[in-house]
Parts: sequence; C-alpha cells; structure tokens
Amino acid sequence: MTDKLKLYGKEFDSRLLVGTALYPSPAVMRESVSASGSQIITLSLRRQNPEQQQGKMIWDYIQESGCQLLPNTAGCKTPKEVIALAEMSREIFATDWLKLEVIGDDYNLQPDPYGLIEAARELVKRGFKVLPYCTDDLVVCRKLLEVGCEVLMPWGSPIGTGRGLMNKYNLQTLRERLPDTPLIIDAGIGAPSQAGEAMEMGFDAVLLNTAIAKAQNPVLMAQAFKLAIESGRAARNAGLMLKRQTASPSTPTLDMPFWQQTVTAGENA
Ligand SMILES: CC(=O)[C@@H](O)[C@H](O)COP(=O)(O)O
Repeated sequence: MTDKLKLYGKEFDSRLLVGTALYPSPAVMRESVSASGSQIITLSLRRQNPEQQQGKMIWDYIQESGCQLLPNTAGCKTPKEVIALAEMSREIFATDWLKLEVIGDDYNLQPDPYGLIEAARELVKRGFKVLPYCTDDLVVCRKLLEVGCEVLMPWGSPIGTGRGLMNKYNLQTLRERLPDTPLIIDAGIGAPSQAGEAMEMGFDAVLLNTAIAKAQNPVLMAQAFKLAIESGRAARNAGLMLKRQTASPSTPTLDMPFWQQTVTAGENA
C-alpha cells in the first residue's frame, strides 16, 4: 500500500515538516533536518534572508537537499504585510508554496482568523499554494477551504510552548468533519509522544521546530520525532482498539488449567 503524504499535487514519504530556526549552529540544523527525514522545510525571509551569512548557509543546504521549501510569513500581523513578504519570498526562494502566518496576539502568537482569511483569499488569487497556520476552529477552517486553501495547519498549542495537543476535542472535530482535507498539526509540539498521538488521531503530518532545535541533542531528537511519527501513522493505519469502560480479560478463562485443555478447532478464534 502506498502511504504518501499528498499536498498540492505533490507526494512525500515523510510526514514530518521542520523549521530551521533556533538551532545552535547552521551545521547542527543541517544534521538535524537530515536526521528527521523531512522533505518539507519551512523558513522565513524576514529572519533568514539568503543574502545574509547564516541565511545563506541554510538556503544552500535546502537547495542541496532537494526538499520542498515552505517560506513562511512568521511575524506578520496584517494581510498587507503578508502579501508584500509573500511576493518577495516567491521571487527569492523561487516557490509559490507558502506557510501563511498572520499573528493576532503577541502573548500567545495566536493566528488572527480574520486576517488569515483575507490574506489567504488574496494569495490564492495571486497563485500561491497556501498552507495556513490556523486555530482549531472548525468554522475558520471551513472558510479557509472556501477561499481556496487545499491544506490546513491547525495549532497543537501556541508556538514554542511544547504543550502538545491542547484542545483534543476541537482537533478531533476537525479531523472528523474535514475527512478529505490534508491536516497538519503545526506548533506547540514538545515531545515525540505528542507527535505520535497526533498521527494516531488521524492527522496527516506534523510541523515543528522548537522541540528539535532546543533539545540538548537536536540530531537525536530529530530521529526520535521521525520514529514517533512513523509509529503513530502505522498505528492509525492498523486500526486502534476502542477504549472500554469495563475490563475485559485478554486471556479467556476456561474450566481447566491450560496444561489439561484440549483445544478443539475454532474454539479460541
Ligand atoms: C518555524 C515555524 O514555522 C514555527 O512558527 C512553527 O509554527 C513551529 O512551532 P514550534 O516551534 O512550537 O514547533
């Protein structure tokens, strides 16, 4: 069975998307991204300009790696700022893929739903392939689909908090109500187990940055996330058992001790 991640008509083997910020050095970033197996890498023109030293090293690596580049509009607060940055990013990074961020609150970096919809509508008209970083609000998500986004990236929890899946009810609702939309959990993932849980819940992929970049050993942590995401996806595909309220013996109790039992065909099916 092929189990590829499909986004905007492209297929990927890896379901882990990673950021390139906050690493102790470009060399560690490079090794970590490679260890993560990720094929989609996000970076911000505002913070990692290829014309500056560090930005150039990151840019060179991404070009060598053959990964899909996903420029982001981190730090933008209005649709106007977003559109200007998106156009510059498209020109410099030579891709029309865009991780759309419109931040509505400085304290929790929560996406501004109104700004997001307005910006997404305009960007789609201009030919961008928009992946919006959004809240887990079903109505906002539906509006983003209506204006032409083909992929959505609801937050797990606020960027950089490492709190994991903050509102599982909302996330589960999104998964159930938007079964055909690729949904990527973006931000707030602090541990591989949280990424695995997102995959078990049926999300298509996970995007993260801080948990790998700020680990004591980023390369090892990148490997751990890779394994957790693969494991969570395999578990989802295998079909998880339903939770029960009452206990149910996993070893059937028959009348006689097992060494005296003669099992007849079909009895323990
Ligand atoms: C790099 C990037 O795009 C972040 O804004 C993203 O949302 C990841 O968040 P964490 O750093 O919480 O993983």
